[in-house]
Amino acid sequence: MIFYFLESKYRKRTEHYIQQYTDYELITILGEGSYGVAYLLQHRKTKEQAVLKRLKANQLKPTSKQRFIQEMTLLQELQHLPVPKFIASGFIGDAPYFLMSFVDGYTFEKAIFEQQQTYSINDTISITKDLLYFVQQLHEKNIVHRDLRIPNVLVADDGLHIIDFGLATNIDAYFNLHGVKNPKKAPHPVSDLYAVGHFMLFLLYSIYEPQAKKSTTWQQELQLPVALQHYIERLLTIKTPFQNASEALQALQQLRVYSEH
Ligand SMILES: Nc1ncnc2c1ncn2[C@@H]1O[C@H](COP(=O)(O)OP(=O)(O)OP(=O)(O)O)[C@@H](O)[C@H]1O
Repeated sequence: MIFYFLESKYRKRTEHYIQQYTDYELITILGEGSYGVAYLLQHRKTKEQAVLKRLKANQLKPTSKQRFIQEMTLLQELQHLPVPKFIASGFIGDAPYFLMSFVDGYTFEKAIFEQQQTYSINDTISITKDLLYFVQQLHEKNIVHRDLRIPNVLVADDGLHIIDFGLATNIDAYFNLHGVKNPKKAPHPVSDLYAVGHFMLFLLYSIYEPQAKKSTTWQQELQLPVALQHYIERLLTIKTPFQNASEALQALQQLRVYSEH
């Protein structure tokens, strides 16, 4: 309850801050997660849009602040990649924030669940190649994103953009994958490859028509060409995992699927 009041106080404070101390107008709240709030702003003169991301009031403990600052630092290190452009940072009261460019596009979550967009096998493969190309470059910088979910991958006119580096971290070269059942949070390349596997399944399920007979697994439901199923199983570590993103990308480039849904 106390955090509810604190957060509403921070909302007002943020609105006041934007009005008084920035060159932007507040347009709307774009999204709110468990740890941050993203505001859409518009520059008063240039009319360019930007996003202000602020740490939420219930997350003002040192560990969350540190994570937030790390997210911002990583974003600045990755400016050569298709990520939002870093503009500025500061504090609103005790809450750190940063300002970044607005990606004028839509997330895959929105495309699939709100716009009912469908993705064929070929579409999925082509989009995944772009995503893996990004992942490959990210891993070359020794960073894993660890949250490559459909709400964090956006499509704009100039291609894919990746947001939300809140869980990103440096790759731990000594991390032992042995015995790790769910590699989602591993500080290891396999974490992003695993997420790419799930990303592909979300796209492929967009063309799935539920059958009367109850199926149990995605393999049974989707009935994908064998090579593609095998490929996704490797991403999901059900079969021998790929060593790294380059190997996964190369394998996808060589993948031949003969049946098209
Ligand atoms: N630079 C941006 N351009 C366009 N939209 C953005 C941008 N940054 C954030 N958004 C939108 O705001 C939403 C929330 O942003 P973000 O995922 O960074 O916040 P979060 O608090 O970390 O959320 P979560 O806890 O759900 O991961 C995103 O899903 C996206 O729709």
